[in-house]
Formats: sequence, structure tokens, C-alpha cells
Amino acid sequence: MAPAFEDETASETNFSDVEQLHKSKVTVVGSGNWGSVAAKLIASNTLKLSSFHDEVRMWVYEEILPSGEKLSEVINQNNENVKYLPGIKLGKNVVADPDLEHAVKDATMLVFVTPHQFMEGICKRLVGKIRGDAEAISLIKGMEVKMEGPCMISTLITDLLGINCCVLMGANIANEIAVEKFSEATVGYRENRDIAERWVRLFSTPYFMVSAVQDVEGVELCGTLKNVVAIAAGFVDGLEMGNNTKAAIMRIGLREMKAFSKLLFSSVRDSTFFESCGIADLITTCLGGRNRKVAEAFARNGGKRSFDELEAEMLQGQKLQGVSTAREVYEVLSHRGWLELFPLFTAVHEISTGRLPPSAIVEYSEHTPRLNVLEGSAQYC
Ligand SMILES: NC(=O)c1ccc[n+]([C@@H]2O[C@H](COP(=O)([O-])OP(=O)(O)OC[C@H]3O[C@@H](n4cnc5c(N)ncnc54)[C@H](O)[C@@H]3O)[C@@H](O)[C@H]2O)c1
Ligand SMILES: O=P(O)(O)OC[C@H](O)CO
Repeated sequence: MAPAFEDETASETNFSDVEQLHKSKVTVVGSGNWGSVAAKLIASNTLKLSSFHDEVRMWVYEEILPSGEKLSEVINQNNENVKYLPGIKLGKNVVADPDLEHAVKDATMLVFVTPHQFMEGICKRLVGKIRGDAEAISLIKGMEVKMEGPCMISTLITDLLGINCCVLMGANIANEIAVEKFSEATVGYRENRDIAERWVRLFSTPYFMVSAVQDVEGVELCGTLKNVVAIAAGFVDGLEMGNNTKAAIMRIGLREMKAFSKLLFSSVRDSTFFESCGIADLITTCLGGRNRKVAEAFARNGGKRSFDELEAEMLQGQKLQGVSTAREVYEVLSHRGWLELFPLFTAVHEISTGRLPPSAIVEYSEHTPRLNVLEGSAQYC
């Protein structure tokens, strides 16, 4: 009887090996505030969905904590990112890994969620280190500006790593999702609806409702540009200009977001601005985001303390995206001769760099009728 038993065990093992081989393996590249919440969301789903491996690997940019311990080790001991998401359990199937190459090597689904300024360096380190059949999604709100022009982070990932990349953006203040308050998000995809649906399944929970639209650039530009408008909203708050002024800034900002997106990519759809990634993210960021908060402090101090100083003091290692995005947008605008067409975006950069006082945010935004020039206008790239 012994051999028969052995045979059965062998065939069961083989079957389970084959099953395991076909399961998607997820790695989250990034472990800041949103990166940690994304890992938590995903980890709750991989336990329930049979097409995914239970374990979710999370790459941690290693840091030594004031206690002298390594952040990655503390995350694995406590199942909690004590620096970037204190007080929240990530799920026991989240494994923090400080070795970038090791973290990604077996992954078939890569979730990129770091501050945008680090992504080019990370992608360069990953060339030749990931699986050829991997799929990616970027949760990163930001862009790079190259000699050739602006480059969205999803494009950077595709160009450097040779893999397809969707995006996920939305009205998603991480700390609220961490405690499971209801919100929505938008996946942007290029062609393959099946892959978009796989991402939707991986992220969706009863409190995190995800839908997909075929407009990668539109979704990603909404997430990127709203951070510039949030800086403007923070200036308005710091100057105590009131709700009407803030609403005006948000309206003008949305108009500039749409015009800029459509000038860069004629494929961008109007309807995308009505998804969670559009108007909803703009509202939540201008009400409760980090960009708004630090910009408010900047204006209260009359622009005398720099954003770098305030960011370090107020965010304790978390990073703003709006100031660098305003600079990147400004580079595109000045290179293409569009500065006067985007007075709000232009003013945010000039105020952030100290060339104009915070009060210029309203003076400069008076010229919005110029934007009419852009409505339904030609493509520039
Ligand atoms: N936090 C939110 O509420 C939220 C929500 C939606 C989208 N996002 C977007 O997600 C992206 C990531 O933001 P986050 O909130 O997870 O991060 P964060 O700002 O909370 O944390 C900064 C992260 O950068 C890491 N880091 C520092 N120096 C680094 C380096 N040299 N190389 C690589 N990494 C380094 C830190 O370890 C930390 O993980 C951003 O594009 C942001 O706009 C954030
Ligand atoms: O805190 P912020 O300003 O980086 O914004 C966070 C999210 O992008 C809101 O959706």
C-alpha cells in the first residue's frame, strides 16, 4: 500500500505545483503612505482570489529608524509600516523586502507606487531583472520632462522595462482608505481590457470601488496635474481668501488640466475628467491633501520658508509631488510658448520658487478667458 500512497501524494503535489505556476505573483514597488495602503488592499484580495499567490512582496527603500532598527525588519516583525502608515496592520501575507531585484524577480504583476522623482532611477536598476511576461500598473502621480518633451511615468516604465503599464488614480487620500472609508478609483488602460479587469479585481474591495477607462494618458494626467492645483488651493487657504476663491481656483485649475492634457494627447477623453481620477481627486486633494497643507503653511509664512524645509518638517519623510510637477509643467509651457495660456499653472511655479508673492495666485488667474483659445484645439505632439 505504501507505493500507492506515495503516488497519490506525488500527483497531488504536481497538481498543486502546476496550479501555483499559473497564479499571478504581485510585488508592490514602494512602501510610503499610499504604497503601504495599496499593499494592504491587494493583500486582502490575494487571500480571497484563487488566481493570485497569497503573498504580496513590498519593496522597501531601506531606512534606519531612530531606534536603530531597519524599517523593513520592523515592518515584517510588526506587520505595520511604523514610519509611513503607523497604527495599521498590513496583512500577514505582506512581506517587506529591501532588495529591489529580489523583490521583483518572480513577479508577474508589478505595482509601482513611489514618489515620481525616484522612478527613473528605479526603472534603470530593474532593466533585465524582471520577467518578460510581467504586467505593470503605476499609482504614481507625476511626470518626467525630457529633451523630447514630457514623459508620463507609465511611458517611462514601458520604455525602460519593455512591459505594458496601466495606471490607477483617484480621490484616494491614503490614510482614509487605510481605515476602510469608502472611496473610488479609476484604472486607465491602453488596449487590453482583460488586463485592466485583472487590475480592477486585484484592487477592488467593498470600500474601494474601481472602474476602468480606456484612456491611460487622461487618467494619469488628471492624477499628475491636480497636485499643481492643490498647491494653488493651499495658497488660497494660507491667505484666508475663503471658499468662493478656492472654488474658483479649482474650476480654473480643472480647465487648465483639461486643456494641457488635450494639447499633449489628442486622445484624452472629456469623460475622464468626470471619473474619480478627475474632478473627485481634484476636490479631495484641494480639501485634505498634503500638497494643500504644505502650500497653506508656505503662504502663511509669506513664502519666507521654502517648500523643502516645510515638507521635511511637516511630512516627516513623505514627499510632495505638486511643487516639482509645477516646475515640470512650467518647463513644457515655456518650451512650447504656452505660458500665457496657463496662468494658474505658471503662477504656482513662480510663487513656489519665490519669484512672485503667494497673493499672485488670484491676480494671475484672472486671465482664464485665454484658455478659450485652446478649446478643442490642435495637437502639439
Ligand atoms: N499618500 C497618498 O495619499 C497618495 C494617494 C494617491 C497617490 N499617491 C501617490 O503615490 C506616490 C507615492 O506616494 P506615497 O504616499 O506612497 O509616498 P510617501 O510620500 O508617503 O513616502 C515617500 C517614500 O519615498 C521613499 N523614498 C525616499 N527616498 C527614496 C529614494 N531615494 N528612492 C526611492 N524611494 C525613496 C520613502 O522610503 C517612502 O517610501 C506619489 O506619486 C503620490 O502622489 C499618494
Ligand atoms: O496628499 P496629496 O496632496 O499627495 O494627495 C494625495 C492623493 O493624491 C489624493 O488622491
